[in-house]
Amino acid sequence: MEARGMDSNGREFTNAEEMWREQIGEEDDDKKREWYRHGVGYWEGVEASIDGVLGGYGHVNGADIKGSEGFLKALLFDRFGPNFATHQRLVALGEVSDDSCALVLYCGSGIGRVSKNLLLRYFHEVDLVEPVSHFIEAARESLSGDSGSDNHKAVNFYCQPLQEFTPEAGRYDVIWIQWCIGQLADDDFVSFFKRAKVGLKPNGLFILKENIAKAGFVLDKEDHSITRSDLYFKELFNQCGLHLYKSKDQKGLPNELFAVKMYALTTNIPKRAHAAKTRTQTFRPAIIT
Ligand SMILES: C[S@@+](CC[C@H](N)C(=O)[O-])C[C@H]1O[C@@H](n2cnc3c(N)ncnc32)[C@H](O)[C@@H]1O
Repeated sequence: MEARGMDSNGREFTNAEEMWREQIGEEDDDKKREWYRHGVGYWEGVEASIDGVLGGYGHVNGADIKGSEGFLKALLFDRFGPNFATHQRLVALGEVSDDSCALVLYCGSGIGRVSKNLLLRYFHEVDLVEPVSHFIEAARESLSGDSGSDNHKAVNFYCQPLQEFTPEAGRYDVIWIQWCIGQLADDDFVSFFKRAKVGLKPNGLFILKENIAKAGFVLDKEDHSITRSDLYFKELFNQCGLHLYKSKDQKGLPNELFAVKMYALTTNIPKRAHAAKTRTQTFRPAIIT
């Protein structure tokens, strides 16, 4: 990635390669382990609450879920047809076979906020993957035995970081990744998506929802994460062999936060691609990381 970037102290980098060389070295496993140790270490010190996982901005939960629901509903309709919702309901009632039961994997799930408020209303089963044990335990406690609607349920709770996780082959309709991919270095970002592709069913897709830097990148020295620009993401999607099916800007977040974008990505060239809407965004330092 050629564009310049900066860190949260205002220090500038000529390009991402310079920043990554400093942060994780080159082929230096110890240095990379340190990067991830600091990242997970930061979240281990955070309270297992909505306010905690949203960096003190718990009040954006409603707007976030509303934005995600609009994006998800349109995608499910597009990808799985207009009868998707009815079919899911009939499966839940036991009126049709559940061999096409809808499954989602929620990555970097924290306390399971998005599963509880959104995913369990659209999918029969949700699996969660999250490296911080007190977050995944809080998710297990709040989701176990809790049916979002009908008999929808959270099934597997994996306590693992994404750079080490490989999903079960062909299991998921959707792999949802939100506000956590910035913890991964570029090479692990690419290898995670390449491995995770095998976890999707034939018509499945990734949904990625992340903070967006106005240009280049911003390195957060506190939680060891990086906020990438839209262009940076698109370069990485290309390296992953993923295709942009649709994207949308999140609306209704406070002005002092980074802009947030949702991307739907497919493993095959989409039949109907939607151009991403662009808008001018004012850069503000990270709050949600
Ligand atoms: C800003 S919180 C977002 C949590 C959740 N996605 C949400 O939106 O409520 C960032 C999450 O990323 C997780 N995380 C940190 N390092 C990670 C890694 N290497 N792989 C996966 N998740 C990671 C943190 O533990 C934390 O739960």
